[in-house]
Amino acid sequence: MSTPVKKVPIHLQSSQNRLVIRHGKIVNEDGITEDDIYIEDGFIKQIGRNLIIPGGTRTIDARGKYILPGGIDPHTHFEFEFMGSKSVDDFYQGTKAALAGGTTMIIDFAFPKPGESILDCFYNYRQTADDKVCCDYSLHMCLPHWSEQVKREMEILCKDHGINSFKMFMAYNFMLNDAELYSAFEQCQKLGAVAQVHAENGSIIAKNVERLLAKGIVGPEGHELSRPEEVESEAVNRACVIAKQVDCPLYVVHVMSKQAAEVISLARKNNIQVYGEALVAGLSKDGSHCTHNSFQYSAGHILSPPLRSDPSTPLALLNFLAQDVLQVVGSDNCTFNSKQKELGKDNFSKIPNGVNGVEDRMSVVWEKGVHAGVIDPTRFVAITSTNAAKIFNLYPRKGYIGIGSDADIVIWNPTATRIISAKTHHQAVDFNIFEGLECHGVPEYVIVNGRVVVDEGQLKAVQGFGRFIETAVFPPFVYDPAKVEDLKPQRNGNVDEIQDIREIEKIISEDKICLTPTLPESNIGTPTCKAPRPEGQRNIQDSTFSISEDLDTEHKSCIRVRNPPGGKSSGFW
Ligand SMILES: NC(=O)NCCC(=O)O
Ligand SMILES: [Zn+2]
Repeated sequence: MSTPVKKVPIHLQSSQNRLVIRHGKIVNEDGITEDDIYIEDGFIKQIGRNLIIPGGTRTIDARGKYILPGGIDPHTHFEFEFMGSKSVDDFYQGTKAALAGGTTMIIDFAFPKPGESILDCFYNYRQTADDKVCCDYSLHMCLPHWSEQVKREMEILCKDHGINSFKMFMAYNFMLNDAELYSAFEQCQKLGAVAQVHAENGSIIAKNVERLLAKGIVGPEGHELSRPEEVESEAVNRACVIAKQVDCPLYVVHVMSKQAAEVISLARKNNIQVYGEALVAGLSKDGSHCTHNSFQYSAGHILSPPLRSDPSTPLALLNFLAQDVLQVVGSDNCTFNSKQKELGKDNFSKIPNGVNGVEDRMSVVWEKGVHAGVIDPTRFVAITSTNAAKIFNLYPRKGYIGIGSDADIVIWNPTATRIISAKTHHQAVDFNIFEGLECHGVPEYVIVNGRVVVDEGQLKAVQGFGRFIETAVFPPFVYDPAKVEDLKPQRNGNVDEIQDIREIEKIISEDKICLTPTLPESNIGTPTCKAPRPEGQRNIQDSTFSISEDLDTEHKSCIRVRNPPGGKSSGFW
């Protein structure tokens, strides 16, 4: 049952939501500046030197540290029912772990259960996730089959529910054939959505599995043997060819091999609009786990496409990221405990596919990329945050430190170190593929929507504090790249009118949400119609504050106000 929000005395109402970060180096994808940042009520209100700061504001001294846009992980599978198991990191524990590592937003994949419509799947994911998430989140919708109903409901999801990306599979027993992919891409293009593919040739994999098992190869080493590089690169090429026919922007999830990245490189040179996502696992690990004599260890590393046995792959993928052949690093966090992995003890094809990464993505990319000298901090920001924000139309609200952006910020200490271990991580899973890796670079403070949730290294995440963020169709970065420069917020100055704009946003979003009929309790729920916001303010810096015990009025969808008052500096609201 919900309890009323405590009223906060008037003299405390604003200072508790104020924060100033001084003396740090602000890193954006387009450069590094030395300025102070003033945050109020969840967003960045001033950037510059000699700012006028109200009394009672908390100060964080970031001398010697980098100030980064919070990480955006565009690829997670929390509490995902897959291959006879359910991934153990749920939306609470998964997003809490994300924050611990400096990721302040995730995009999960809504995956319909057998017989479930994609619309019901969306409602069910919202109902599951909304009260659990500690950070903001959005959803991609998976299309495990194709039909006229799917096509119709894609439109509803885009128009009414803030979905702008759809994932199709070219492998697994729910893969689409080429004609279905063609139709799905065509519909994405018409709606202004981004088509995503899991690119592996599922028919070849099925035949290879049969052949290997018949030869008595049943252990985890059979996994990569059944899915060699060419099986991945062939599918990437086919997806690019299909996307080109209907002029649909394509995002290839988890590019795991040099061959696949080379196909993307060539396609981009030929003006095919394709974006590539690497995984943190693929940047750090090769396939040498396959020869390990412990089943638990080998199976713990199984994901698809597989980690490659070619030991030069991780560095090659990093170089592809440095050269903008690949644009994004995700985690594909899909965690199964050792006991669950045992489902495939006698048959590698039954080992639930998936590894961890949501917590360690930022540290591992920093270690392998920046600390190793392959990329600089600005490219780090681009591939861990900004590019995902641009592709999925969250920029510049997310992925940038500018006036008016959400105060999702990481204060990164590049000289501190930590050693990754399953014993100390915040995830539910009992295994960590990066076990023992020493990382230079630690998130000392993590700020999400203006609230300090990692405070001098101490995690104070709050269940339910995150919001579902609607993603609008036709992301300019993808559909109209020339416009992206116009979206860039000011990096310096002060915006007062944003407060008013937030009020407008709030009113519109409450109106809109309440237009959604609430079904009787016995029905599968729509996202709950929210009651009006009560008076009084939350103390968002108070670690005992918990929205899950609160009125559920704090969730609101983001509605973009296309032409708000206040001029260009706040033009993205
Ligand atoms: N990648 C993986 O092995 N597991 C998660 C599901 C998927 O993305 O294919
Ligand atoms: Zn995945």
